[in-house]
Amino acid sequence: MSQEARLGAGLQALGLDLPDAQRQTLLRYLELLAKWNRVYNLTAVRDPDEMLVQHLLDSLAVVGPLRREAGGATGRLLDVGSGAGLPGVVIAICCRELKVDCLDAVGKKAAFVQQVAAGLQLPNLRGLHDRVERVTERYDVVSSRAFASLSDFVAGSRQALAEQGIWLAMKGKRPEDEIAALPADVAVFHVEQLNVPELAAERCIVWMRPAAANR
Ligand SMILES: C[S@@+](CC[C@H](N)C(=O)[O-])C[C@H]1O[C@@H](n2cnc3c(N)ncnc32)[C@H](O)[C@@H]1O
Repeated sequence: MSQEARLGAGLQALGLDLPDAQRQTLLRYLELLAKWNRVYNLTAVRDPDEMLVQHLLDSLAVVGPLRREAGGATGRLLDVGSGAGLPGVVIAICCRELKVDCLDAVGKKAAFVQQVAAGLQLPNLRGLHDRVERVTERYDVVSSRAFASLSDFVAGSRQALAEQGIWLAMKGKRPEDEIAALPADVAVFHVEQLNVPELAAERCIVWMRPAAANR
């Protein structure tokens, strides 16, 4: 089956109705990732067919939940430790009303996301080169995938969360130990199981917010 057909089947399984232009943009992102990965070593996943599942479909699995939690997905999202833009670039392609900043401490990764934003004409996407602890702007949603423990993620990005903001942490199996280790002023308000098409592994989103906000 072609990548286009597999993407179509994956979107259907996820219940995501994306226009053809956005589907083509997702596939072009995958092409850029495969191309520049050979030069810049952006991700350990090298096979384009594996990239489709482990990067594209895996990231697409958060789009529906994000739209639901973030009021139609408007506002600003910071993707921490985004690497080659995962899941941030995929979110930016699917949610054009959301301004997405993909942050990484490694310059070549942030530069790649900048290149994607220009090449795929995504004015709502930026690649930022910095450490999360130094971010001073505020975001409605702060996300991460394969970045750090929940405790380190919230500790490092707390100052970047807007007053009513929420954290979205993509995880594999429900991380009971990490949830138990969270500080008392962080509330987990939902642990959401995900079914990633073609992926035989557990995935979930841990949704969190500052407990002090008392909402
Ligand atoms: C395992 S990679 C995950 C990349 C991507 N999110 C994904 O799922 O493919 C973790 C990334 O976090 C970045 N990183 C580590 N510490 C960081 C920090 N303090 N601030 C920003 N980025 C950081 C690393 O450079 C690396 O690209």
